[in-house]
Amino acid sequence: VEVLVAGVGAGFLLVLLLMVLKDMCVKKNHNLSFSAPPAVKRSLLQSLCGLLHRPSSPSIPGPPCRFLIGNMTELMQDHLPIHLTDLAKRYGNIYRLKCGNTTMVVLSSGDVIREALVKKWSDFAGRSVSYTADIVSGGGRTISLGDYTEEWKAHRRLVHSALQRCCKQSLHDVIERQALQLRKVLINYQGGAVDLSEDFTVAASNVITTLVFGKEYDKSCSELQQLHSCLNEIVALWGSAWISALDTFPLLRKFPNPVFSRLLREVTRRDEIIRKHLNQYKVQSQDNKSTDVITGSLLEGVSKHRKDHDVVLTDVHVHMATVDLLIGGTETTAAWLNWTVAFLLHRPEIQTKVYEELCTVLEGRYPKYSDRHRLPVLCSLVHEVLRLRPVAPLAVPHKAVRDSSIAGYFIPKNTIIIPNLFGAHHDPAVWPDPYSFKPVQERFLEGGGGSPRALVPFGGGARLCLGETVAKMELFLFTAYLLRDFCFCLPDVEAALPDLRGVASVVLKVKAFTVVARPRIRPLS
Ligand code: HEM
Repeated sequence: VEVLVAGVGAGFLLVLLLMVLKDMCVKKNHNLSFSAPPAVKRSLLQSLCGLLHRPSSPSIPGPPCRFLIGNMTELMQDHLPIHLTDLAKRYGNIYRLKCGNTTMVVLSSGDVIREALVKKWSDFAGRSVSYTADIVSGGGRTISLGDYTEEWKAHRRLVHSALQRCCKQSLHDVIERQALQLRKVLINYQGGAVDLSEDFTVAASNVITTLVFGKEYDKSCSELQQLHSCLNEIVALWGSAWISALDTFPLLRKFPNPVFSRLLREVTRRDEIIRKHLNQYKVQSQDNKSTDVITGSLLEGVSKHRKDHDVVLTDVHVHMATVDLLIGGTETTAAWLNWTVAFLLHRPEIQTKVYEELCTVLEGRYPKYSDRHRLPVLCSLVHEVLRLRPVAPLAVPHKAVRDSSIAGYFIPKNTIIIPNLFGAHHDPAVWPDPYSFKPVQERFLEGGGGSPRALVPFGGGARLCLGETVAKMELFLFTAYLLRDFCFCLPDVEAALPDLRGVASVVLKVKAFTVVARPRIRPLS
C-alpha cells in the first residue's frame, strides 16, 4: 500500500512539475514550444525516477555493521565460502556486507547469480580497481582483474578467439597426450601411496603451456617448478589479509610490510619467467609464427589490431594473457581432479560404476569427448564434484558499472558483487540434501531432478570463465582415462579418509592426502 501511495503521489508530483515547467516556458517566451527543453524534462524525469526507485526498493539485509570495521570480521573467516553460505541461511540469498567505504553484495542462489551475471551482464561486468590488483595485473591489464573498459573488451575478444582457434585445432590431442603421460607416471608409482596433487598440476599446466607456447615440461624441470611456485605464491599472498588491508586502509602502505615485499618479488619473478618464454618463442619462430599456439595467434592478433582499431593492444597484453591462462588453467583443473579422487575414496563403488560404463560403452578403447552423451554415469560424477566443490567458490568479485538492481533491491554503481557459487550449489531449494555426494543416484541421471544447467561453476555473462571449454574437456577426459586404467584406494585399512571440507582461498583445494593408484587388473589396451 505504501509503495502504491508513494507511486501515485510521485506520479502526481511529476505531472504537476511538468505543468509548472510548461507554464513557465510559455510565460517566458510565447514562441517556445514545450518540446524545447528536452534535457530539462529528461533530467527531471530521471531525478523523479531515482527518487521513486530508492525508497520503494527495500534496503538489502545483512549483519549489523561494527564501528569503523563494518563487517570485516565476516570476511576474515577461515573457510569463507562456507561462512558466507551460513550467513545466507540467516539473511537470505542476497545480503550486504560493509568493509570500509565499500559495500559488497553476496549472491548465494543460482537465480540471483544468473540475474546479475547473465541477464544484467553489462551492469555487473566490472572488476574493482585497487592498488594491489594493479600490482599483480600489470596495471589492470589481465583479463581476470581488468575493469570493464574498451581496452579490456578488445583484449578478451582477442584471447578468446585465439583460444577457440587453438582448441579447435589441437585441444583434444593435447589433453589425450597429457592423460596418457599421467597414466605412465601413476604406473611408475607401482602401487605406492602418493600425494597426486603435483602430478595433476603438471598435467593441467602442460595442457596450458602446450596450447600457449607449444611446450611441455617434466615434473622435475626446475623452470616449471619455479613458475608454479611463484604463481601459487602470488595467488596465496594476494588473498591474504595483510595485502587486502592495503586496499582498505591506504595509510598502511607507508609502513614496512614483509608480505607485500614478497608479493612484489614474486610478481617480478613471474614476469621474468614469462618474458623469457615469450622472447624464446619470438626468436624460435621468427620466420614462421605458428598460429597453432596461442602466443602466435595473439602476437599476430595484436599487430593486426593495432592497424584496425583505436584501442591499442601491445605485447604487454600478450604477456598478461599468458599469466591469465596459466593461473586460471592450472590450479583449478588440478584441484578439481584431486577433489574427484578424494570423493571417490569415500565412495569406492562409484569407481566401479564408471569403469563398468566405460567398458560396456567403449568396448576397450579410450573415450573421445564426443562420447560424453553415451557416458551418463561419468558425466554425473563430473557434475557432482563441480557442484559440491566449485574450485573457484566465490568466482572473482564483480563490480556494478552503473546503478542497477538485483532481486528488486537497488544496487548503486561501484557496489562489489560476490557470486557465492559454493552457496548456489548448496541451495536446498534446488538441490535436495545438498551436502551429500550423490553422483549416480538421485542427482543428475534421468529422473534425478538435478540438472547440470542449474550449476554455475564457471560464473556467467561477460566474465564467464575464459577457459570453460578447455576445462570441461579436461575434466571429462582426465577422469575417463584415470578411471578406465586405475582403481584409487586408501594406502591401508587404517588410513584416514581425506578431509572433504577443504581449504578455501581463491581456489578451493582439498587438504593433502595420499592414495594408491592400483592399475586395473586387465587394462583394456
Ligand atoms: C575446473 C576448472 C575451472 C573452473 C571451475 C573455473 C572457474 C572460473 C570462474 C568461476 C571464474 C570467474 C568468473 C566470474 O568472474 O564470474 C573464472 C574466470 C576465469 N577463468 Fe576459469 N575455471 C576453470 C578453468 C579454467 C581454465 C582451464 C582456464 C584457461 C584455459 C581458465 C581461465 C580463466 C580466466 C582467464 C578467467 C577470467 C575471466 C574474466 O575475468 O573475464 N579457467 N574461472
